[in-house]
Amino acid sequence: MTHPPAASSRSASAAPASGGGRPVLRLRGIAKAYGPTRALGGVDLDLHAGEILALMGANGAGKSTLVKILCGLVEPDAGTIEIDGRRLSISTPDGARAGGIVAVHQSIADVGVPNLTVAENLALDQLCSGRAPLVATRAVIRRLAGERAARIGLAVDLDARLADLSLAERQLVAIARALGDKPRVLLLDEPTASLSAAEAERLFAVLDGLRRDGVAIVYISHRTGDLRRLADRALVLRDGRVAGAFARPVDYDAALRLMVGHAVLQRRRAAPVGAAAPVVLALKGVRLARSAEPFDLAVRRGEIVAVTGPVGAGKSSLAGALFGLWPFASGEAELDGAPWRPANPAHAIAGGVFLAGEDRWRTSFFPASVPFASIAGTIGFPFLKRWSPFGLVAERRERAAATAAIGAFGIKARSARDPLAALSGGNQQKVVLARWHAEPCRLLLLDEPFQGVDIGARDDIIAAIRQRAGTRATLVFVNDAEEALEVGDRIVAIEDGVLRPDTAFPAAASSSRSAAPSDIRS
Ligand SMILES: Nc1ncnc2c1ncn2[C@@H]1O[C@H](COP(=O)(O)OP(=O)(O)OP(=O)(O)O)[C@@H](O)[C@H]1O
Repeated sequence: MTHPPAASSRSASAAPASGGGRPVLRLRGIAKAYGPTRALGGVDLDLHAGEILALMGANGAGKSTLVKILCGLVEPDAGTIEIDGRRLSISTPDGARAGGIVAVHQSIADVGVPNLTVAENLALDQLCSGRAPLVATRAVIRRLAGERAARIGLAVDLDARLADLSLAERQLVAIARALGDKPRVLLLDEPTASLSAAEAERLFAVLDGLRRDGVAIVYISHRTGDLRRLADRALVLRDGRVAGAFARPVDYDAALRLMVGHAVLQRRRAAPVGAAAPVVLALKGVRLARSAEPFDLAVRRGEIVAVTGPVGAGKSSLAGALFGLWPFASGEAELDGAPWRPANPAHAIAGGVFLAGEDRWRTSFFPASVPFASIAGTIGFPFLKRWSPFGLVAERRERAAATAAIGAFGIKARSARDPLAALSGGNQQKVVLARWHAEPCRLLLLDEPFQGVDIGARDDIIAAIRQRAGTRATLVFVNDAEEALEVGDRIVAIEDGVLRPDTAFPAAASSSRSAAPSDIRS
């Protein structure tokens, strides 16, 4: 494959522009293969105190594997790791932490202890390392947890069970827990994937502070806006190898071109849906919580409405109610003019309403307890009855649907039988979305569909959503305003459980990731 011309700031190594001094972290020749898949093919990297390195790469390029090696979750096949010039052999997360390396992982589903409280999770590392007072009373745990929570302004009930928090809240808890260790090297893998702009900005302020304190940070994100705001330089991985290094000021257009292999196109949106199109979904006097104000909403056939607002505003609550996970506190939904009160997700699916949930491990990869669930099995699971009334033909249909999805969504996998656990995070997310592409529906609900998908893949996903949009109504729930602008024909704000119809406006006729709020026509 040929690469685009190199940017002037690109060099063959990852040496920092500022040069000077011994790196805090030095990697040489890090390699890792999973069976026949080469995840990393010999990566070199130098990281200095007080700098933030953007680690970029398309889905499956090897970024998470590198992070997992550095924090002791995966053992490399070859290569050396040095901290402050000393060779480090990392075989466990405790070993990494002792060497001053901590990470916040992209897949946080299994991070933390779900049945413990937020406070207990936050204090866990100190309690286990013997750095806490001998008798850990509730008050001691709350104090230790309170210190960690305060560092990032975490506004979560410390007595809540971790399992009861939303994905975004658990992401914030994971970040607060990692930062509590005052690391030398901090690795962040998609830390803002489910955060709103305000929460992300709070995190960035904390990272600015850590940079001033000399912490070396590796930051992985598919949100280029985050990288522009934070990173001092960038390293692009491609197929497990360093494809280029960019010094400050980073030329992100060139870095993205190098990453996805072609220019990132400006997106063109479809013509607005006219008032003649029939209303598919009508919400009338709906309350998401008893104390909230009621609101109305109408979504027409062919329309893609992006619902955006901060974490906890009620987006997942609205999506779940329409999918039969729980009822509205009050009010009515109508689908194609008839009352819509699904008793459970199976009824919703049978009635032509599909949801891709925010937390893929909890809501989409079921049965999540099947560790080797394949791409085909995951895509076919909701349609088992429809596809195989006598239990015979499902496997063939599943495989055909999964093979089509692998092509349409560019899922990086060897076959439809690959287990989900062998896919990179972004590719797992594409499977979640591909599932709901396999059958026609009346109402499609997508909750944070772009988590962890690279910028090239996001184009493909938006194209796939648009391709079928004309036959159904679509609601996309996103924290990120730029993503709302990219995907929505119309944007509706949600705040404190209330959709604000008076703030509903058509999205701009065309937009790119750099679209500013002033681009929105009201
Ligand atoms: N446990 C595993 N078993 C088999 N293959 C794996 C496993 N984990 C990762 N891989 C493969 O290794 C390659 C690199 O994956 P990795 O998760 O490091 O990519 P990534 O750059 O972090 O992608 P993303 O942006 O989607 O998170 C991919 O081809 C992936 O399918």
